[in-house]
Amino acid sequence: MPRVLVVDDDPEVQSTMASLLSRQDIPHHLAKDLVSTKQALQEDCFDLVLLDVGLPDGNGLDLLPEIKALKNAPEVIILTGRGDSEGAELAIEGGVWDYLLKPSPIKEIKLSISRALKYRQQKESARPRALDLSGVVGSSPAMQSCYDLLACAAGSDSNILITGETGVGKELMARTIHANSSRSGHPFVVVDCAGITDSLVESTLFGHCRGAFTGALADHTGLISQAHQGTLFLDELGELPLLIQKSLLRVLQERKFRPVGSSREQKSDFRLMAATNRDLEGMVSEGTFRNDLYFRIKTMHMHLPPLRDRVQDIRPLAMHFADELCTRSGIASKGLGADFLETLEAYSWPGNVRELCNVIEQALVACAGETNLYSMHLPKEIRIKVTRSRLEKCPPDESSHGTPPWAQKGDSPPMPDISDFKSYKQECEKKYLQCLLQKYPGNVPAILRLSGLSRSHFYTLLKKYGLES
Ligand SMILES: Nc1ncnc2c1ncn2[C@@H]1O[C@H](COP(=O)(O)OP(=O)(O)OP(=O)(O)O)[C@@H](O)[C@H]1O
Repeated sequence: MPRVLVVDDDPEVQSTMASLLSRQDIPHHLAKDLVSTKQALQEDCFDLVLLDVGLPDGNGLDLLPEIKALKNAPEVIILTGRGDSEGAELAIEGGVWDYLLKPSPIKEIKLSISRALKYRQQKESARPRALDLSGVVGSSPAMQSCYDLLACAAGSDSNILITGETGVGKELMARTIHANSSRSGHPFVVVDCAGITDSLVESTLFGHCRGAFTGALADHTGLISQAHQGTLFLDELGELPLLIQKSLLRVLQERKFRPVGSSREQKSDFRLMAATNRDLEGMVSEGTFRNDLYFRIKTMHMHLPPLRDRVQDIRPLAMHFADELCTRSGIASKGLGADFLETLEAYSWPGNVRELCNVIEQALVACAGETNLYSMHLPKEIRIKVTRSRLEKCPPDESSHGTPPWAQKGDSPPMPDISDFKSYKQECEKKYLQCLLQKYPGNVPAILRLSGLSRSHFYTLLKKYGLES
């Protein structure tokens, strides 16, 4: 939401401007002289300043250079009863948006304000930004489009709905938008819509006064109030009961609420984000989600694709989690074997990135003191599923099944010198393994399929002969 600072010493002008801005739901602050204006500019960020010229402690125009020197300087509209052409020229040279004379028709003031704010919004969204994507991994084309939208969302204050399957990174994305937005210095407040109970919903969201109900022993600040100037994130929005949707809609429309047991309404200036893995549009057609709430929340929409549709992100994510978990446990980083990464890439990840993170953690536990993670360290269910799907896609080659690799045409290695039986057997074993590795470089599942060796036996042999898969 844009923020406006009204600077005028005339109480009548202040109240007219306050009611004009309130009617448009624009948060504003009133100042009556140069001192209180300077203080407000130091403490808060504004998008527009409505500036009077004749103030009790000096000339409003003297503030212009200071305002324009501010980081992300607000637009300025001069609203003065002391119009003179020299002052107007000075103001325009100082970069003001408009110069209006009092009394100007309300319609004209309103139009000037809305044009200045629109210009401001366009300027904000056009500004190139260096995004801070720390902690977000993935550079697949699908994620690149999400980052483009993230940049737009970070530069605006519009409501945003983030959809996608469970564990795909919706909350992480919402936090990243917040961290890159102008509200980053203020709280990011999560409302878990699935966990909120009917009886406590009002108190959780709006807060309550001491004695409002049995057990209300002290005043309690609700989540909406906590999100003031920051972001309110409605997680699992699709789980919100219809009844609660209605009370929430009013808060979203008016940014006003009344704590339970209080006679006074309070305001909260928050940016709204919401996430769901449900099909809200379908729920609207079924009548289980309010149409008006859906449209209010979906001003911007980001859909995060499931992990199986961005296989290229699996490796960097796996490496990121392995490194992060090793650092957290104070152990040296592990190498990730080619077969390990191939199995990860071949799996369908119904639980998406969260499941991948958990699986890497399990693999680290399973590998104990070893320096590398191999497919054998992955949970059995995943290996079975991957093997099954590979077999379904590519049935074993019947023509070569059971035939030793060196016995196949053109593959014969030179015969080793005859020695004692044990050494001869070992020579053969080693050659056999070398043939397998040559035929299926890095493809351990194919080697196991052809050789009939168990994974542990295969790795024991590799170790014995100093070979690498
Ligand atoms: N691109 C990513 N890079 C790094 N970590 C990620 C990424 N996406 C998700 N994660 C991590 O995966 C886990 C799940 O992410 P998150 O909670 O944001 O998912 P979600 O879609 O909100 O899940 P749910 O639908 O269950 O609420 C978190 O630990 C998050 O940090």
